Amino acid sequence: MSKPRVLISDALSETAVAIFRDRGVEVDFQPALGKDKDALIAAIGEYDGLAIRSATKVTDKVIAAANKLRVIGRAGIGVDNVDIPAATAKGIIVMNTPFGNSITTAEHAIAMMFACARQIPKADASTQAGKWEKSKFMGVEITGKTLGIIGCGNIGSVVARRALGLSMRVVAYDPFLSEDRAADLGVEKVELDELFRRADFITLHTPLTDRTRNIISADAIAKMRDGVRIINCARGGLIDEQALRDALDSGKVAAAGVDVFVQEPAKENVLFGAPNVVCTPHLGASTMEAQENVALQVAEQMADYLTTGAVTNALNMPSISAEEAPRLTPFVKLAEQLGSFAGQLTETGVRRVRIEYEGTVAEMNTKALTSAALTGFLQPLLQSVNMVSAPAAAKERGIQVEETRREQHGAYETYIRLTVVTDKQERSVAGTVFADGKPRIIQIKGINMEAELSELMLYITNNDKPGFIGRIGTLLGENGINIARMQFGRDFEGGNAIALVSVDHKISPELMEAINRIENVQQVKPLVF
Ligand SMILES: NC(=O)C1=CN([C@@H]2O[C@H](COP(=O)(O)OP(=O)(O)OC[C@H]3O[C@@H](n4cnc5c(N)ncnc54)[C@H](O)[C@@H]3O)[C@@H](O)[C@H]2O)C=CC1
Ligand SMILES: O=C(O)C(=O)COP(=O)(O)O
Repeated sequence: MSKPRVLISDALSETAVAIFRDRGVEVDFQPALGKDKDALIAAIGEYDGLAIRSATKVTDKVIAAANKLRVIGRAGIGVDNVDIPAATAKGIIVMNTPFGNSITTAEHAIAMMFACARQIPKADASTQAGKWEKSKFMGVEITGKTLGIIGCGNIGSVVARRALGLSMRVVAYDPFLSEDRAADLGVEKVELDELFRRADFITLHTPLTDRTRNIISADAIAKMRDGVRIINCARGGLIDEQALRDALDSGKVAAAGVDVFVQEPAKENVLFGAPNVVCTPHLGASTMEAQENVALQVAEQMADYLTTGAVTNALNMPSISAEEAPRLTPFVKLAEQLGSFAGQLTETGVRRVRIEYEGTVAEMNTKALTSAALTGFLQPLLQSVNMVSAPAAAKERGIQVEETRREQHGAYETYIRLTVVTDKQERSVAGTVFADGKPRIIQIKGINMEAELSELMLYITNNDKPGFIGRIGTLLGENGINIARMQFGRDFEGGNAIALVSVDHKISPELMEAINRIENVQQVKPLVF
């Protein structure tokens, strides 16, 4: 098999290149390519993986051209430059490195706070210009001042600890911050308006979402203390830049430290030239240490996924650790085969798919297994669906997915049962993995039978009457179709029976009709695995 290929289209540390190569992944290091959207679209079709920072915009157009792509790895935290729904729909995993640059970014926010408190950049420029304007640059202390943190996750928490160490008071607004966590950190959890009312300094550490866009608006600024100082090392778009400019001009906001902008690269911006604004070009994560961390981590994660199927820190797929990947693989195959079996037999409107896990499999990563089962189930309907896109594709089609897990009850140490509920009926199929690692079907529609699935099969339901087996054998034989295996099951003598026939050749529609006409046959379907 040829090696997977990864494109690095952003300025990652070269550590990533070495790790990809060490792990058996081919890599093209083109750190400027991400800034040229047409060149990226032209190139992307060749690659299984794309490693990026914030300069590469992975739009729906890039994804549409990415015909081989399986993973996008963000060497950093924010993924607002990736169209995740488009990636998910195409079955591409999006992963990030959620901790590698948090300390570095928190330190930049603290540096910005000092820069704003003491006007360091301006004082530097004036001094080096030979002006010695000592009286012009009067600053403020930060000791005893109140810092308002908006978004108290990984980075916000590091900022909080540093600020407390600097003898500040810290209040935080974050709807997902628990009282316990706030108490552990030593911060006071408050509502947003209270934060605006009390804070001398405000620092932003939320992702950019529909809820956080323009969280610092003209209205918000009006609620703040006169002379407040605002720091944004999270994302452009959290602040209404024009409103901040007006407030800096009027003196309502005494200073602002801005690392991120609505439009990046920010070659022009309404904030440039405002009084007491300190700007940096999205440097939050730019330290030697952080860049080594994120490059190493993203390369390891992407290489693991491309070579072993292990999934870490994916935003659109449950994690599968490198340790569990080998144990999970036969069950992924089983779940996919059960899904495919049910999917090929389902013709009418599907309402619900129920997946039961019993015994040891119930303790495995059932989220991943459910994704595999849905993949198999949807594959007969949709051309390209995989474990990343299947849950979203099922949801889009209004298919409810139920998952239950329980300890071993019956004869099998472990099994998975998949039930499809359609407008007309319920049909279930169950299977297990034996010690040989091969998946087996153990029950269809409540009828016990043990069968391996092979590439070409016939699924036949019939009345349990003498003569059927002889007739089907003869008919297939007369038509030159070799039977590799044949398994039977029935509910009771003379009741409903099922036959699963593995054949070596494809069966023509005419022969299907002939089988259908055999006495006592209820239905026959070709299956492909
Ligand atoms: N300037 C730079 O170079 C860097 C910027 N960042 C940015 O920093 C931001 C935060 O990163 P992390 O702390 O790692 O993320 P995180 O996910 O650990 O924390 C984000 C916090 O924001 C909170 N939050 C979400 N919606 C909110 C809302 N409406 N109001 C208040 N809080 C809300 C969440 O509950 C969470 O606790 C991200 O946007 C990331 O892109 C990250 C690294 C470098
Ligand atoms: O990790 C993040 O969210 C960042 O914003 C860092 O961006 P960068 O990798 O420096 O382009």
